[in-house]
Amino acid sequence: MSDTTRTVFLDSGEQLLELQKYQLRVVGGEGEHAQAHVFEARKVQIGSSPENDLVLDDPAVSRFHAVIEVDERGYLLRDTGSKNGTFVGKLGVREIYLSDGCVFRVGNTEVNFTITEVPAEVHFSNKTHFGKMLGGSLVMREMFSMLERVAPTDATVLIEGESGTGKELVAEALHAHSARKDGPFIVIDCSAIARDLIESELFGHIKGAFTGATGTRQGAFEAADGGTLFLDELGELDRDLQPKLLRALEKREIKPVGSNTTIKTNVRVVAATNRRLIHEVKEGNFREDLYFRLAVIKVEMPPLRERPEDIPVLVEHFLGAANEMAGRDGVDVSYKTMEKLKRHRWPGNVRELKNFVERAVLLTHGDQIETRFLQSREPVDEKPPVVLESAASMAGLALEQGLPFKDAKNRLIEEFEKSYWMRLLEQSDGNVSEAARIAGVHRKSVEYILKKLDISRDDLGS
Ligand SMILES: Nc1ncnc2c1ncn2[C@@H]1O[C@H](COP(=O)(O)OP(=O)(O)OP(=O)(O)O)[C@@H](O)[C@H]1O
Repeated sequence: MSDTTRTVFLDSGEQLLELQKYQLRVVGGEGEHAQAHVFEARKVQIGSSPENDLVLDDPAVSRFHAVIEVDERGYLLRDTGSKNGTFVGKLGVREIYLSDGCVFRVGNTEVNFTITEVPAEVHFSNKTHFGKMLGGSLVMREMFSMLERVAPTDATVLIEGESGTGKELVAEALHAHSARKDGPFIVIDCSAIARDLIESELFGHIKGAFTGATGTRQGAFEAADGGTLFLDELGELDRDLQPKLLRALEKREIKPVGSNTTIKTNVRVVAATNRRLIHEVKEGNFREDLYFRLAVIKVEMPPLRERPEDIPVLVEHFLGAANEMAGRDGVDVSYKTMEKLKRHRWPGNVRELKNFVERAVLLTHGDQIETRFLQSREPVDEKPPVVLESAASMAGLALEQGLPFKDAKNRLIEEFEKSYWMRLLEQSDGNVSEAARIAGVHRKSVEYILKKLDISRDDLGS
C-alpha cells in the first residue's frame, strides 16, 4: 500500500522497518501556529499534555489525543479516545492512513502532514526476551533491538517509565550483557535515602566528615568500580547534589564527603525515573546539563496497557513461577480469562500483573485463575472502621517518616497479612487445614504464606 515504508528481514533475523521522516506543522485553528516538527520515530504522540511528542496548546485537544504509528502499510493516524475527536475533512476518524500533504484536525487545531525525502530506519529484534524481560510486541522488540546494541557499550542510559514497567530489569539486563558483567551491579534508590545521607551514599566519606562519621566509608561509585551503578528514582535527587553527579559522570572522578582528594572511578551509570525528566528540567527541578549527560541513550518503557499482546506470555511465565512457589501443580488460565486480562488497564503495570497471578494461584480452589482476584477498585464502605483507622494512622506515620509510597503500602499490606493469619490460626487452634478452609485458600498456599511471613506455631497467642 505504501511506497514510503517497507519491512525488510535481515540475515541476522532482525526485522527492519524502512520509512521516510515526516513533518507535522500546525496550519490552522485556535492554537498558535507551531513550528514544523520532523519525526522519524515509529510512534508519535499528539496532545495537550507536555508529555506528548507534538504538544498542542488548544483547550479542545485532549491530554493524549492521537498517535501516528508507522508500519509497513504507511503512516497510521489513530485517535486515542479524545473528547472532541480527530477529523480529516468533515469526517471523524478513529484510524486512517495519512497521505503526503494531507491536513487533519485534532480539537480545533489543523495539522499538515508531509513526508520528507530523508530516509530513516527502525529495527526490531528477532528475540522476544532480553535478560529476564519478556515481550513479543513490536514496541518491546524495538526496545530489545536498541538494548542489544547499547548494552555492550559504556554509554550512560536513562530509563523512563511508569512504576512496575520493568525499569530495574532493563538496568540488570544492560549490566548482564556488557563486558562489565563480572563486575559489581550496585543499586541506589535516590528516593529511599535521607537527603543528608545521599551524598555520602554515592561518594563515600572520610572519618570525621560529619557527626557520626566515625570511620572512612566507601560510596556507591567506588563500590561499583569496574561494574554498573543503577541510580533508581533519579528524579528525586536533590538539586544541590546534581552538579556533583554531573562531575562524577564527566570527569569520572569523585570526591568523598570531607575529603580534598579526588578518586578516579570506572563506572557505567544507568539511571531510572518514573517522571518525565525533561519536565523537571522545564520546571527548574533538574539541571539541564545533567539531563543531557544522562540521556545519551534514553529508553522509554511502554505501559502494559499499550501492549496487551504481551500479556499472554507474561501470564504464562508468572503462572509457572507461582505454581512452583505455592506448591501447586498446573493452575492454568482459560481463554476467556486471558481475554479479560488483556482488556484490563493495569495501572501498576507488569508488577500488578505478576502480583495478581501469584494471588490468584494462591487463592483459587480450582485449576484455573479467575479475574475476581483482580484487586477491586470499588469503594469498600463496609470495612470495619478500625481497619480504616489503622490504615490512616499508618499513612500518617509513613508521611512523617518520609517513607516512599511503595514501601509504605507494602508495609501496610504485610502488617495486615501477618495479623490476619495469626488471628485466623489462633481461632483455628493452629490447624492449618481449618484455617485454609475458612480463608478460602488452598492448604499448601497457607503453608507458603506462613513461611513467607515468618509465622510459626510458636508465635500463636503471643
Ligand atoms: N517485561 C517483563 N518480563 C518479565 N517480568 C517483568 C517485566 N517487566 C517487569 N517485570 C517484573 O515486574 C516487577 C516490576 O519490575 P521492575 O521492578 O523492574 O519495575 P520498575 O519499573 O523498576 O518499577 P518501580 O518504578 O516501581 O521501581 C518485577 O517483579 C519484574 O521482574
